[in-house]
Amino acid sequence: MSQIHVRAQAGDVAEYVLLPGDPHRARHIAQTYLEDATLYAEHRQLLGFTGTYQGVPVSVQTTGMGCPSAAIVAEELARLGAKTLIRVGTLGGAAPRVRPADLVIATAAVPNDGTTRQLLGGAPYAPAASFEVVEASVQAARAAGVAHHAGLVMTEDAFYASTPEHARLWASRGVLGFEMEASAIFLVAAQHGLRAGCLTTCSNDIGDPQLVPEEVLANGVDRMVRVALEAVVRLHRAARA
Ligand SMILES: O=P(O)(O)O[C@H]1O[C@H](CO)[C@@H](O)[C@H]1O
Ligand SMILES: O=c1cc[nH]c(=O)[nH]1
Repeated sequence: MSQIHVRAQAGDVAEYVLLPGDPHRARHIAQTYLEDATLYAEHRQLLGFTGTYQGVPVSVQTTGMGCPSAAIVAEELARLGAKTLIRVGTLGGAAPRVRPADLVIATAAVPNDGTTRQLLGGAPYAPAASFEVVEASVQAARAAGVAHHAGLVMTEDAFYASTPEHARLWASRGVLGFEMEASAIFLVAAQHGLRAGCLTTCSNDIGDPQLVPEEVLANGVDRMVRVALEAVVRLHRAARA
């Protein structure tokens, strides 16, 4: 049955879904990396494509920006039969060691957002990536020789509320960077018994409106996407072994 926002039918969405926030990134991934990619939905700029990567069926589905939109998309993907959700996003660096265009593999997300608060009724909870997805992502990055950081990120609602002072405070608590969707994706996936992960590329320092130069960021995003797709292949093979 078609969903209200992700206007796809049962069977349109693969078990493995990459989740960029940006619809242009979704189209780029589908056109550059997937074979026989077809567009299954484009309602509200939530572009969704399904194709194959090294023979493995993979979808790429836009989440839009922020947890409210990401939670809707994750919920509807679960209803459409998705089993593993992997965000492929950008993040603002908080820890000084996270440099422009670096790959950050999230192990968990501090939920500084209203969506998970509402979903949890205020109960304390630690939205976390699935161990297998983190493991496969780290292994894929190592195999490809892609330098990476693996650790905590923070998910927030108010992009322009964060300052370099917040970045320093949260970095002192182990947070590598801030983004806007991971906590909701981790929680909604857990509520449905799905696996989830989150890979991000550092697009700027928190509080700095200057983005990494376009070409440098595009290369970082492509590195991240290749790692995410190789992680999918590893997860697929492990499921069949
Ligand atoms: O590049 P994406 O995946 O959209 O991710 C980041 O970029 C947006 C903010 O500029 C937020 O969605 C944030 O999470
Ligand atoms: O949420 C985000 C994403 C990228 N850059 C930021 O500063 N914040």
